[in-house]
Amino acid sequence: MTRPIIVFDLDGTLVDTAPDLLDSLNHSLAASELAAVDEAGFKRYVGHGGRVMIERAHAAQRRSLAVEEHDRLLKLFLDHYTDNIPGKSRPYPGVVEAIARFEKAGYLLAVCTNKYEANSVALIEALGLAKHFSAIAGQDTFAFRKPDPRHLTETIRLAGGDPHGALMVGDSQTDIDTAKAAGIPVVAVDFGYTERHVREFEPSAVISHFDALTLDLAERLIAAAEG
Ligand SMILES: O=C(O)COP(=O)(O)O
Ligand SMILES: [Mg+2]
Repeated sequence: MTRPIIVFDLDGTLVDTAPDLLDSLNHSLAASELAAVDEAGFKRYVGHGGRVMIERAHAAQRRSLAVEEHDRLLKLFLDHYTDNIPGKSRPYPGVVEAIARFEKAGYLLAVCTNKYEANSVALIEALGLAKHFSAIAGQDTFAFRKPDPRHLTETIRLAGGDPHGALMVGDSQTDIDTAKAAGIPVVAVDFGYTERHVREFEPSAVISHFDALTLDLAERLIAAAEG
């Protein structure tokens, strides 16, 4: 039988990247004389990668953004972010223990994120966690990205898993919509980056700490999805 698999979102789920993403976003916005974004703004703009964050910050400040300027600011954002990895970013409490728990139980582990793949791999490597993941798929790994369910199902295939024995863990509506569209159960963490409470998006379960992501919960959700 194929090993069961848990696929994690990255920003706001496995790793608290907000301080660094916000620093890099504001670094790039300053180059086009936009006001700095605060934490509340960040939660509205994050979820679809750097390009969308820059676009949403401009729209919120009623500033137009030509393609060349967008490209220039994205490069500033990415260069600044890459140069500072891992910065202040750290795994959330209980992540390391949860990884060990599921690995010991024979689960495959993977990451499906709307960050760029190179930044995702660099961050996970810098935090010493890369060896645990059979696949790390970013927004540019395939020709589609979350909320397209194929981003999740192809990540599972890349890791050697089967969508029928899979669980997603995420922090946003995007993650929950993606998993539901793929027919995969989804646990939402309630400490990530979303303006509205994740419960409103009706995930299979909500947790407030990784200690609550037990083997029993994972097994139950996977079994229930298979009906
Ligand atoms: O960085 C983003 O915009 C989203 O990243 P995530 O998919 O890992 O939450
Ligand atoms: Mg996230």
